[in-house]
Amino acid sequence: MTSAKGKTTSSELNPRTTRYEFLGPPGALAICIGTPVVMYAMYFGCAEEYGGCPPPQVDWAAVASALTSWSWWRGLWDTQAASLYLAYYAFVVVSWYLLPGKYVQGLPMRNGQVKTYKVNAFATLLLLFGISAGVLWRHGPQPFTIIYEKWVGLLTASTLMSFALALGCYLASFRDGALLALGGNSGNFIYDFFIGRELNPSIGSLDLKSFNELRPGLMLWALVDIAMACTQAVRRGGHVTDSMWLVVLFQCWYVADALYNESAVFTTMDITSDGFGFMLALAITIEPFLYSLQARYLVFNPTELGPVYTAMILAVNLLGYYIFRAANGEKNDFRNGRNPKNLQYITTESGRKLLTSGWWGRSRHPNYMGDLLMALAWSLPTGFNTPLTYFYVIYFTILLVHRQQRDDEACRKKYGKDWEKYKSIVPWRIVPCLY
Ligand SMILES: NC(=O)C1=CN([C@@H]2O[C@H](COP(=O)(O)OP(=O)(O)OC[C@H]3O[C@@H](n4cnc5c(N)ncnc54)[C@H](OP(=O)(O)O)[C@@H]3O)[C@@H](O)[C@H]2O)C=CC1
Ligand SMILES: CC(C)=CCC[C@@H](C)[C@H]1CC=C2C3=C(CC[C@@]21C)[C@@]1(C)CC[C@H](O)C(C)(C)[C@@H]1CC3
Repeated sequence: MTSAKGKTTSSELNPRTTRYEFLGPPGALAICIGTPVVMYAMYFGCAEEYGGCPPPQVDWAAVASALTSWSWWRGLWDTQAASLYLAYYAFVVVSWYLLPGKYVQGLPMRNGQVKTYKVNAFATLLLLFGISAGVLWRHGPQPFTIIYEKWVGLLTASTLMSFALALGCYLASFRDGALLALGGNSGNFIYDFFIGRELNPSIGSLDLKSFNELRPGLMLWALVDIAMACTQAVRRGGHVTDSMWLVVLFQCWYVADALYNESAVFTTMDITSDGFGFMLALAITIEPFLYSLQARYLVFNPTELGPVYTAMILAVNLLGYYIFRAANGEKNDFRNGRNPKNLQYITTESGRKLLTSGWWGRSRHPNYMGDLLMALAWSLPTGFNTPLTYFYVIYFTILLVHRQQRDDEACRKKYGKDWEKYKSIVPWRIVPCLY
């Protein structure tokens, strides 16, 4: 319940009424610790310096010895890598500030205010690509190999940045006037730190949540992919395998599409309802250092696919992208008052409409289906020598199924019995006839 002045009432933020997600504080703690552990494990368990992907045999005594020695933990830190990472992050912030861009408004918040966002992420990506092309033209692929060589140091720097962002925003959320996220102030530090206590933490006009969800992580993902291709080229006399070309082009395309459609993010649940906590702050680390696993694997496992397999994998990615873009575009158009295909819909008591034909008549998240097909297309070029390069597909399936369940609950609260009516018309959650 919100008072007439749009202020959040104490009953609305009553910690005792917070409905836990992610299994509450124990789940939040497990993810806070587990995600960085998985990120490092996906490196040490899939790296040529450590025996391959995965190593044919693991000396567990040596692993135990390393984990109990301070020098090993100290070795995760690399000052040069951290400096490189901070310089990159500063580039993304300065580009946001200096590059021109249009200003778009987000959805009204529960206090009645509307945030304005500067949209120039795609311009920043083009600048990054331009700088990379210039370096490649002048110095060749060699300079980019530092990202492959300094992987652990860069991962550590990014993980610490995620932690610093989340802790800084958590502490700042106790100031007067901070608009809190309804689900992120249970009173339990671990849970609120993970989920995010403040809805839209900002520094001046820089919205930290949308900035960090979209920019430093996705752009570094593209840069890491390019660096992996360059590292493979340096090792193979300038030749890049068709499998590497596929992975790098697919993923750079995905990043470019996301940043080109930056405005569409401002209506996602992350922006409209989730607080900015460690979960979303991890985006700046998960996107570049987990999503680029296939490209890193292909550096030391250069796989030649040949034209037939290349065409088949290309077809899978194109189909996935078509579904992803068509479904997201259909809903974004509809939410912006356009219905060029005269799609059918139901009008809910709240006045908002829900599509019941087209892609959103086939399932409740057809866009997820497209995204998952693309995730598969990114793994197929690595062949079938190891399940580790399919980790993203598995992780992403779990993430999207959980996200679908969270979104279903949010829509049930938003639309009540109209959502039940919609679910009777559209029974499939993601993949028609499957789930
Ligand atoms: N690569 C990655 O790591 C990730 C990628 N993604 C991708 O992000 C994209 C966005 O996903 P997500 O943010 O989960 O949200 P969705 O794009 O799935 O949209 C869900 C929202 O759309 C609205 N909606 C639901 N059904 C209908 C309907 N029938 N007609 C009109 N509006 C409807 C509801 O909001 P309302 O009614 O309030 O408008 C609902 O909350 C997806 O393509 C997903 O694949 C997401 C997470 C991670
Ligand atoms: C449990 C845990 C550690 C969760 C972290 C999840 C995040 C990595 C993702 C949550 C929602 C995301 C989105 C994208 C990337 C991953 C995260 C941050 C996204 C920016 C990818 C590109 C898409 O086109 C998108 C813009 C629609 C998408 C928005 C959601």
